Amino acid sequence: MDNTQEIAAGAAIRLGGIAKRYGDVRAVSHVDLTIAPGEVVALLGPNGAGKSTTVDMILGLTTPDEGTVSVFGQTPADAVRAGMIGAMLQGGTLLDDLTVRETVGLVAKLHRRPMPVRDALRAAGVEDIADRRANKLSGGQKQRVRFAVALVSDPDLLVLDEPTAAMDVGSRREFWKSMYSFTDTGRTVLFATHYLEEAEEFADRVVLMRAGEIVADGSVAEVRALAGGRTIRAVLPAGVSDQLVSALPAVTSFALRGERVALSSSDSDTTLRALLAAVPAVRDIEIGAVGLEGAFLSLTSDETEEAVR
Ligand SMILES: Nc1ncnc2c1ncn2[C@@H]1O[C@H](COP(=O)(O)OP(=O)(O)OP(=O)(O)O)[C@@H](O)[C@H]1O
Repeated sequence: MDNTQEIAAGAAIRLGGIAKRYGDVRAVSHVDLTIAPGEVVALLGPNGAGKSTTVDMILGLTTPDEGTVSVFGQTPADAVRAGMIGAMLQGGTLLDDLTVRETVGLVAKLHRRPMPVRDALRAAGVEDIADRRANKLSGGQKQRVRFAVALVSDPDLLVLDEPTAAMDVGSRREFWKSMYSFTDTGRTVLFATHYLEEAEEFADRVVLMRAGEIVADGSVAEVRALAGGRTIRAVLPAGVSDQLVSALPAVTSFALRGERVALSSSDSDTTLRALLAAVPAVRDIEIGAVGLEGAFLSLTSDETEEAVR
């Protein structure tokens, strides 16, 4: 076994230079990613960044044009067959005429070593609606049933594409509570999300995609730091132009609305000195740490493409 194969065998997920095109669209471009067993990883990115395409390749639903995908050292198809992967996809269909218990039971029968159906129902928080038919469920309840379906094979890896998309705040909290008990047992989770606070609160590691590529990869704190670490907010006198703000040193992104400016800076001392020199009448200055949202906007905007490479 050479070194690359050894890493692939030890990893939960290993993507080696994967690329996927749809006609003229480069959905994913040469993505390398290794996820260790036990990691909880958030895949973040704006619409069209390539998250779902990446997830589909990990699940073997799409094959990459280039590169390799392995899951616990196996092909996605073999890993799925062995019940190692549980997946929850956007809008996966449920059979209307089956009850929740029947649905989860049916999926359990497809697997060699399923967990007891009752345990999957409990873990996903759908025990109380186990006898209801799928066509009588709300959007958030359906999502939780999909979660039970993903869990019932007792997988080592859960792959979730925007799992809480249809849930209200309360259901989302319940969902993550169930997830905590799953990851407590050392299992691996990869979830795609638009909710930055979910990544911030829940993931050990954040992988940020933009236009088919990974633009940042690290802990929440590291990704924040990559974006420059500080925001400056201030009130400017009337007439200060976008050009003046964008020309300030170390600015990675900014928004100027009326007299209010909010900008991210990779060196807030330098930016602030230049701002005071250029606009002495600036007032109400506040400096803060960039949240994950600031990092997200800064790292996924067109202007900063070069800054993060
Ligand atoms: N089956 C397909 N046929 C053609 N183009 C596709 C197909 N699937 C995805 N794409 C394109 O590939 C790019 C990446 O899409 P993808 O769905 O992977 O992004 P995403 O990050 O999951 O976006 P979202 O957050 O909106 O779900 C987009 O430009 C999309 O339009």
